[in-house]
Amino acid sequence: MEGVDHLAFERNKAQFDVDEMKIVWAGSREDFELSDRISRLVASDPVFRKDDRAALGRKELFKNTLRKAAHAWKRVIELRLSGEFSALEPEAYKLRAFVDQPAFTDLHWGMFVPAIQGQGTDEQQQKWLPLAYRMQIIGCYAQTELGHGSNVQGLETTATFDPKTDEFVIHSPTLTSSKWWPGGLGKVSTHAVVYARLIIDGQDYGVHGFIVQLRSLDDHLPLPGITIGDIGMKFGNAAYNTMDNGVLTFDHVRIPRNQMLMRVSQVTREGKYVHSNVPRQLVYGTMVYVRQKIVADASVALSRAVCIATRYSAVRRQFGSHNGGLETQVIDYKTQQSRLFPLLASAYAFRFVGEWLLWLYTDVTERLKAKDFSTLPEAHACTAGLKSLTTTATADGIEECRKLCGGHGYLCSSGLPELFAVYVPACTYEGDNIVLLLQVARHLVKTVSQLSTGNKPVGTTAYMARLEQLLQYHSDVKKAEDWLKPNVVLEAFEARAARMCVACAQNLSKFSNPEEGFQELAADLVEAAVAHCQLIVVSNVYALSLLHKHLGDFISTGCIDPKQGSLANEQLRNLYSQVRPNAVALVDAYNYTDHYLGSILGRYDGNVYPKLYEEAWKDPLNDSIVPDGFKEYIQPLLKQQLRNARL
Ligand SMILES: CCCCCCC/C=C/C(=O)SCCNC(=O)CCNC(=O)[C@H](O)C(C)(C)COP(=O)(O)OP(=O)(O)OC[C@H]1O[C@@H](n2cnc3c(N)ncnc32)[C@H](O)[C@@H]1OP(=O)(O)O
Ligand SMILES: Cc1cc2nc3c(=O)[nH]c(=O)nc-3n(C[C@H](O)[C@H](O)[C@H](O)COP(=O)(O)OP(=O)(O)OC[C@H]3O[C@@H](n4cnc5c(N)ncnc54)[C@H](O)[C@@H]3O)c2cc1C
Repeated sequence: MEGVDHLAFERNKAQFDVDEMKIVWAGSREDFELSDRISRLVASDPVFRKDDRAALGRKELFKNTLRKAAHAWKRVIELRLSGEFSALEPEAYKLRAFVDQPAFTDLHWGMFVPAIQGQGTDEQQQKWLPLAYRMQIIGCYAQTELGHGSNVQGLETTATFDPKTDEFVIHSPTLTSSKWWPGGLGKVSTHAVVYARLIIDGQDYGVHGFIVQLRSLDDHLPLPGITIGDIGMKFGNAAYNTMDNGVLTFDHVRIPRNQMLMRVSQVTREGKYVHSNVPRQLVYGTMVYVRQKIVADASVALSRAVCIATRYSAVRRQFGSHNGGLETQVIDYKTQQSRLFPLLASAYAFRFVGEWLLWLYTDVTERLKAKDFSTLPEAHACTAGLKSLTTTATADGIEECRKLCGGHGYLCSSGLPELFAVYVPACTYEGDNIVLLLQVARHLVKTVSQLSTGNKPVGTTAYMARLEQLLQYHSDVKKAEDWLKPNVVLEAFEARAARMCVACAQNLSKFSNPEEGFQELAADLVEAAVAHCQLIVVSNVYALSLLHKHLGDFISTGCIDPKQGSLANEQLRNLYSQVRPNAVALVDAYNYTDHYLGSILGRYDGNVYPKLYEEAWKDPLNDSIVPDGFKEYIQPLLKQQLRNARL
């Protein structure tokens, strides 16, 4: 029935104020009001319709993306969301987010602009940013090559300085040096920040960023020496295929010298390489910025899936009916709760961790401005590690939510297949998750090895200063409720992470060649890095389900004994019972519109079955009662069977 709230009985059970929780989730009343206003604005605009996406072919899908991006830009200007710089402001960012369709604009605003802001000199920023802010040029981030992604130092594209003309010559010397993957490159971008090896007078100075114009601003044709196109269909139907990930090769393309991004290092008119007194890793700054953003976005993707699965689990009933009464809501099954509620908790946990990481990132940015580089390794390790942890958990969590919705979860109209297909590359892009965890492991091993030299660990590794105590630690939990004390949980996580790191460091010391040891022990190092990153999450929020999931680590490192493990499990069950009456209200607090959720199973009103039934008839296959191809392929078969039967 239209207009009836089928989940009202669930909402009435809530034991907290949902409106207050909406503000907690949004960050502040102001943020809540902004999100609420912009999400409704997008939902009510027919151009931003998205329920037809699954049935569109690639070309239609892509054109539809261009139309939405152009319309979004028009709305930004009409609604005065835009002044000179305001396409970067929260309103415009939210508008793009609620349109919910990956597009070239993500890379323009998310990487091209930040690369110039972070690595360009003041002069370069003054020249390029106003053009980019007004979208008079559209840019992408061209780093990855066909043969090289994770290993940035292995990139092959060259930028050779020509002192005669005061230019760089950008060239792709091999097939494997073709730029491959950059979003927005394939069909849209007029410019790119291209990462290439700087060569001066035959000497290789390593990878640097260059602003390169790719297409004519008049007719959009590639400039001379440039070959460019889309790399082809990706996983999922609509999903990330709205994005023109591209391939690009250069044949001796010339750019003026002042288009090398020169905040970190410079090339003078005479061809002299000057490196400012700053760490060379600042060239990687855009990746650090985007990894932090990806962590903030993980809670959004996971909460969408959890919202769909929670509402549907309250609507769906299976078994347990007596005397013709109602069957049991599947959300009341303990197994459903033990799979769903930790994901609900994780979505909230990632929301708060995202806030904390933004604080850390802002802090390091301020310090960098004051030439204090001391917290850069910590910022790199935290952004890399949390990017890895949250995207892996979110991708797995979305898939689990699909399974939690049974068969209907597999329908595109559930919203879950597309959400998964769009989200899962986050485990790979902006740094493969394993490669990033190995970076965290290097940071941890270094921290442990420096303890003996009296170096005091800081930031998220500060707990290592209490190494002696953590190596002696054994949990004193005696009853299930003890696991409710945040300090008890935190200490167990600290001891487990410290012991796993120390074990790795000790095993590494047995190798005469440290690099060989690092390769050999990589799997253990990754596990130690995960334990450390989980500790960061736990120190920001409370997370007993993680302890249950990784019980093996806690018992094998001697932090807790099996009895204490089963007490943790008992306490978890108690917590699930406490969450149960609040579950629907906890996902309502995300304040997502039905448009944004894009899911019949997750509808706010819970009116699932009539809408699923209605939706099925909209499928193009149902345009005709007898399918195309009947006469050619089905009828002859049937006739043949008839003939055979007569024989
Ligand atoms: C919101 C926007 C929308 C998002 C859409 C997303 C679209 C996707 C875009 C992309 O994917 S862009 C391409 C992203 N590519 C990557 O992420 C590549 C991953 N690889 C790397 O980042 C690096 O190559 C590496 C794996 C970190 C290794 O780098 P390198 O070989 O140079 O370093 P090492 O020798 O291992 O380490 C040297 C030293 O530098 C430190 N370090 C490494 N990275 C950073 C960093 N980003 N910041 C600060 N410091 C860094 C590293 O820890 C080592 O330190 P020491 O041990 O020497 O102290
Ligand atoms: C949807 C999407 C969008 C993207 N957008 C952009 C973009 O806009 N701009 C851009 O420049 N790039 C972009 N990329 C590229 C992306 O950044 C790279 O794909 C990513 O960094 C991973 O690198 P790779 O592909 O080289 O993986 P590889 O490094 O080849 O990984 C393959 C396997 O090897 C393993 N491996 C690699 N090195 C090690 C190691 N040292 N130790 C142990 N295991 C290892 C990995 O864990 C993985 O299992 C995009 C990619 C995708 C999928």
